[in-house]
Amino acid sequence: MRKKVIAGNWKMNKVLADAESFVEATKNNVPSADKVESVVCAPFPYLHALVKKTAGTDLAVAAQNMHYEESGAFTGEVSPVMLKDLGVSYVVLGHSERREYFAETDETVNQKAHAAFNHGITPIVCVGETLEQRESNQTMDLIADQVKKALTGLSEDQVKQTIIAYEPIWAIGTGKTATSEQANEVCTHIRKVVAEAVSSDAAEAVRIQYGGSVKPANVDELLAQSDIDGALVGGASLEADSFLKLVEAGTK
Ligand SMILES: O=C[C@H](O)COP(=O)(O)O
Repeated sequence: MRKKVIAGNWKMNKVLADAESFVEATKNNVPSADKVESVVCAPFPYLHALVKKTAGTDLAVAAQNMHYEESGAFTGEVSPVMLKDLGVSYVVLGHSERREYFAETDETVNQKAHAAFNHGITPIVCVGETLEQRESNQTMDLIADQVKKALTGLSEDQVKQTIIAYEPIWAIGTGKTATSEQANEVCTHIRKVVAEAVSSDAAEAVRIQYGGSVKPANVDELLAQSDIDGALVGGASLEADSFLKLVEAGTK
């Protein structure tokens, strides 16, 4: 049985005081990390403070992006060495907003996945199709391509540790959740792609989250699906009460 991982992606929201009070309200109230991994994906400026505040608790901290180089002339970027130095444990890679607005590609996602593992950071690799792609029946081929490219060159053991987040772009921030059957169908497909590209053991171990308008009211049904091992949540992760309900759902 794969342990669920529930990650709240704050995106570009909150000022430091809000971020700190969220963490104060949740860090001692999330379930044990033995039962579910509870993660907040915070903006870069807050990572240092939040990692310090959550030390010794079951709440983990993630970055929302990083560069793949360790250091150098990359103005405005943050490296895996910096994240590791701060104690960040996860990093979101290839979120559709990064792909759409910041020219993230399957190739850079793959470079970043390697860089994350090289520095002991767990990657949460996002994949997903647009509404147009879904309506023209490209979803399965597109997702297979994104998954294979993101995982290229990783060892079987690294693939087992990777978290893949399936986020249909048409369901992000729109209030339109994929039905649990639609979400599971793609997550099952992702597992099959991993089995073919890597191994059946890797496919059995890899954790696949669903993301796109997840909220306390629909999380149970989504997490009850055979191939959904967690959720990557935007809007409904911004309030502590809602986040706590979501992580609690991950224990069932
Ligand atoms: O990273 C999270 C996703 O983009 C989902 O966002 P949402 O829950 O606001 O739809």
